[in-house]
Amino acid sequence: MYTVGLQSAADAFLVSSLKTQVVLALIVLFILILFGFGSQKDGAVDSAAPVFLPGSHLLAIAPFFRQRFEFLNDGFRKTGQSLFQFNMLRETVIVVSGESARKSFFSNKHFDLTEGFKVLSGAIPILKGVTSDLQTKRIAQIHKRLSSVQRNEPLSHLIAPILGDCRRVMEIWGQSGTFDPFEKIYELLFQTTVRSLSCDELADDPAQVARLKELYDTLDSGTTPATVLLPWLPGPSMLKKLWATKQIYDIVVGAIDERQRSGISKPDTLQMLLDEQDERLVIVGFIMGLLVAGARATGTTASWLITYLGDHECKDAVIAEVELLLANYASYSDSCSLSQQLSCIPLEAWESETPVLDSLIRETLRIAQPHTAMRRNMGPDVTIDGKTIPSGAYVVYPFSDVHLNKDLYPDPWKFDPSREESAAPFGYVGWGGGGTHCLGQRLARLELKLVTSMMLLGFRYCLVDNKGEQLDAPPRPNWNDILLCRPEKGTCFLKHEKSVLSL
Ligand code: HEM
Repeated sequence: MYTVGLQSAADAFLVSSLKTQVVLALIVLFILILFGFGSQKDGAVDSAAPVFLPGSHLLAIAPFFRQRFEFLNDGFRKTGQSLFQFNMLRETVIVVSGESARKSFFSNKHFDLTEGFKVLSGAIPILKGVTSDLQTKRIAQIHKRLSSVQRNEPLSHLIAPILGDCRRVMEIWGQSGTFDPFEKIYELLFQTTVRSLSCDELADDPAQVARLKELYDTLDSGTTPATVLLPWLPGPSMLKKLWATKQIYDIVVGAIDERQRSGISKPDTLQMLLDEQDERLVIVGFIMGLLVAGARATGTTASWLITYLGDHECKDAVIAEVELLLANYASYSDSCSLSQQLSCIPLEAWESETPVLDSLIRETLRIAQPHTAMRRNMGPDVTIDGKTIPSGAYVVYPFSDVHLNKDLYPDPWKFDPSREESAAPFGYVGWGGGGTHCLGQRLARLELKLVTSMMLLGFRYCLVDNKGEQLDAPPRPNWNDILLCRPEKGTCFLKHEKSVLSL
């Protein structure tokens, strides 16, 4: 009821009073800027406090949401320090870098990921009774279920359906052609993530999957400085986000209701959640929340991994690795398609007999995962590099500090899968570090390996520009694009041709 009301309110608002609300939003924003809610607090300079970013008023920190990589690099440059702070309305945000900061950041058990992410990311609007309760009470339960989905048996059962999705989506690409990997590979990973984390009814319906993807894209594009800084202000972007969240909620709840009404049990993740008799909010939260976490990160990684392979000598080594698995595990027959043959390879072999794929994933995460880790200090004041991180402050650590650090990774923009992880403390954090590790890693790695194998054995491809001319080198990941790291649109395409194997 609440959410239906919300939609009517949002619709009515959009139609009738957009102008009024925009004017109101502008007035409030103006007052906030004028009275300096985002600026440095007055008073004596505290030498133990991290230096303030010069001019840190609301407008100056807007690039934190839009051009984050540049904003943070600029901050370090302007302050000349390894730690600096700025205010986000009344909150203190401290950006840290360097080895000792990294150690403290990842090992301090009072630095809370959920609290930090909730406020600073602005990814999902907090809907009372829908996402607000989820954020606090039920997250542990969702994480527990995520680990159940990744036990050997359920994960093994996902191999054939994921490969089936690859086949269906890749068949649409045709015998030959050109496509943007940052659209098409991302779409494919969205499909396999819906398959892995929700139910067959949704995953089997391409229109619903496309609709869900569109709605999640709306959530992303609707994240503006205003929606994060002034989440209570019903500006147009916030309404768009609320509306998209409500639509996603309806699709997910519709699928759950349908399954329960039908009384038919299916071997998928939704069924596992229902069989555990979890409360509905946990099931809804599992699907809604993890689809975002899962699809974006795996989609970004797969798009870049496949793009890099378009231009890399180790493509042959990957093909040889997968062919060896096929020779060892698949019952070879001409009538079997590639996806059927790959589905004969057991989970253990995908996990322990693919060193080349592992090195590719490792290097792709280093170079093209533009993550900024966010925490809130829920414990007492802490000192990092002689500077105080007060209790309650937000702390952010950009992964570029370690992964693009030329002392740890010489020539950091070069994609080189033969690199080892740096031996420095927390010298590689592609899947997290210290007390916080990716809880979907096992599933993500499996998806990446299956999709890459289908791509490399199912197609021959190279990188071309918008005129179809072969590119000399892959594009550089754009770390300012905080979710997908995409290069400038229209600069890189995959030109592909089907191999002789049927998909
Ligand atoms: C290539 C794909 C992925 C990458 C590179 C990745 C990376 C990461 C990283 C670096 C973190 C730690 C973040 C931090 O310290 O701030 C993290 C956390 C997390 N990831 Fe992933 N992830 C991926 C896929 C997934 C998938 C598919 C799921 C779910 C199905 C998932 C669920 C989570 C969750 C729930 C956390 C939070 C852990 C916590 O609260 O302690 N991830 N991931």
